[in-house]
Formats: sequence, structure tokens, C-alpha cells
Amino acid sequence: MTKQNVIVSDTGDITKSTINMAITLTLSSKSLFTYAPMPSSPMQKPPSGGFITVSRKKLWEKDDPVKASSTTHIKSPVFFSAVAEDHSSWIFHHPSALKKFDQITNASKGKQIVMFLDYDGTLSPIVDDPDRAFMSDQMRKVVKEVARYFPTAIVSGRCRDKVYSFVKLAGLFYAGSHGMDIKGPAEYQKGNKPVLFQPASEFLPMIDEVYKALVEKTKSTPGAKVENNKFCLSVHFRRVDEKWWSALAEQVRSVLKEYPKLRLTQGRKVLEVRPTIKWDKGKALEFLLESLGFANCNDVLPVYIGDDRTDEDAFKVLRDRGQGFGILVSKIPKDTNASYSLQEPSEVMTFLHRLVEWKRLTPRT
Ligand SMILES: O=P(O)(O)OC[C@H]1O[C@H](O[C@H]2O[C@H](CO)[C@@H](O)[C@H](O)[C@H]2O)[C@H](O)[C@@H](O)[C@@H]1O
Repeated sequence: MTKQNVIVSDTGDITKSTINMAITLTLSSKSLFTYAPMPSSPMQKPPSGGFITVSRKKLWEKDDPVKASSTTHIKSPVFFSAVAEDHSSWIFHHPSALKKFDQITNASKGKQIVMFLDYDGTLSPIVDDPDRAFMSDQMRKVVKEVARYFPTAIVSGRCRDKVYSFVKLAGLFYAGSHGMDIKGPAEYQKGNKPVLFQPASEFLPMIDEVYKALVEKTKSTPGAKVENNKFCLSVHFRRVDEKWWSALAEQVRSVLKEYPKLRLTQGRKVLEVRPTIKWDKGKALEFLLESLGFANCNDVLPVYIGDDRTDEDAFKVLRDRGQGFGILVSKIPKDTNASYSLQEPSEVMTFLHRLVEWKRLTPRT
């Protein structure tokens, strides 16, 4: 494997000493994720008081409650006060979308809201078994209502068919495989045809081959699970004992060294394998806006809600366009290009309810 084809994250789901470090050391010193700190981000500044430094990595570690509870250093009261301080500073810059609801709806005056919703960790809570990440009936109901009023897309790392089998709603756009498999509802036509876009289709045979190789290679690691997401793959380690994380990373690396056209990224306790093409959730968002007839328009307000690093590509597109808002679903501070935050899927549901209510009560202009 060349050093160029593997890009590695640092993420709060794991510690430096384990899987993350294993890949970083063996493959590349370059960090994968473009979690560029925002110029205004308070996280760039040293915490005031000057007696303790709380790194972003430690804050990311808290993303995982199990990990956090087993990490002895965060029990220090000094740590807690520094975390609290960082948290309130972060919230100041990424306020709750519920608290700033009026600000968001005011910005939509004269504009068409278009909703983009990530699936795992946004519409459904994170669970141990990826095959059981079901969406609640209440969440389905409100997403259906949202889609009645606003063009709506589900954007997921999952295989499109799989995410559809969870959401089970017609009339929406679905962008699976991190946006590499986009399908629109029949009622939205582009050139008299329903929208269908698969920029990585040439990679299908390779992805299938690597899927089989990864299943074979990782079968000795208890708890590891390889998920075929059609144009990309996920190697889950949520149910793998931490002591095997490095070995699992090495297994994945050993398979990928034969495939320089694939890259490795990291999400929430998952290693994600995908083609090196320049396509991501941000590009998918732009493609969808264009398909909806909103390319180069000022009268549109895209709102993207997501919880993971891959959603940052979409947040960044919105920030760069100076259009719409990204909303990060997270309980803890993270470097993000999102403008607002929500703590968890239940808050996402409340936000969507309020949006539907607001739209119902707003007189048509
Ligand atoms: O873009 P997303 O819809 O957020 O997909 C990202 C990954 O989500 C899924 O994995 C995550 O959720 C699982 C279920 O809660 C959890 O067990 C896992 O640890 C998380 O990483 C999905 O299974 C992956 O294929 C996606 O890449």
C-alpha cells in the first residue's frame, strides 16, 4: 500500500494508542479528516485559567460513554471544570438549533428550505448491531411530515437499499454509500427521467472483491463485522474488545495494500473503505440542490443535520457557499463546520416537529 491511498482520522471513539495509532503509524502521518478548526472556533484558543489543557482528542474520546467511563484521567474535577468551560464556549459558537429556532426560520423568509438528513446517529440512535439501527415510528412520522413541506434527502454511508429499508418513506431523495448512490423520487424528474446518479459504478467489482477479502481476513477477530454498502464498505469494531483494535486495523490494512484506488477513513467505531474518487456527502448535497433546480439560486435554504465526520463535507459546502445551515448532532464539543448543534436524535425529532408546526402556521406568501 502506498502512503497516499490511505487517509486516517483521529476520532474520539478510540484512543491514540489503539487502532487509530496503529494505522497512522504504519501508513501515513497525515491525518485524514478535514476537521479544520474554524477561525472563530473557541477550541483553538487555550482554555482560560491556564492550568490545564484539554485536547480535542480527549473531548472526542468522550463521544463514547463506555470509553469515557473507563478513562481514569477524566475523573479529575479540574478536568471536568475545563471541559465544562470548553463546552459552554463551544455551545456559544454552535448554539442549540432548538434555542435558535427563530433565527433559523427567520433566515428562511422568502426561501425554500431543503432538508438533508443523515441516518445513523441522527434519525436513529447509535446501537451495537448495525443491522438493528431502527428508526422509531415517531421519527418516521415526523420525517414524512417534513417531506410533505420541504424537499427532503436522506444522506447516508449505508447502502441506499438498506437505508430505505429502515426509513421506509417514498417521496424522498436517498443518497446512499456516502452520496455515491443517489436516487430521487419518481415525481422529481430531470430531463424527463427520475434522478439516478452513481459516480463510482466502475468500482462495484472491486468493492465486492474487497468485501469478500475483508470478511475472510477479519473472521478471526471476535466481534468484527464487515458491512457491504455497495459502493463502499464498513468494518465495524464497536463490538470488538479494545485489545484487538490494532490487530483489526492491521488486517484491514493488509487487504487494502493491494488496492491503491481505495481509501480508508474512520467514523464512529467503524473503518470505512471507499473509492478515491472526489465525491462525498458535500458533492451529493450540491448535486441534489442542482437536481431540485436550486443551482446558483439565492432563494433556497439548505439545512443539513448529521452527526459524523463524513457529514462535515456537507457542512463545509454550506459554509463555503454561505448558504443554509449545518446542524451537528453531538453531546460534546467537536471541531465542526456546522453552525448549530443538537444533542441527540430525540432533539432532532423535536427540531423537525417544530419545523413542521412552524410551516403549518406560517401563512403562504
Ligand atoms: O452516514 P451514516 O448514515 O451516519 O452512516 C455511517 C455509518 O453508520 C452505521 O454505523 C454506525 O451506526 C451503527 C448503528 O448504530 C453502529 O453500530 C456503528 O458503530 C456506527 O459506526 C453503518 O452501519 C455504517 O455502514 C455507516 O458507514
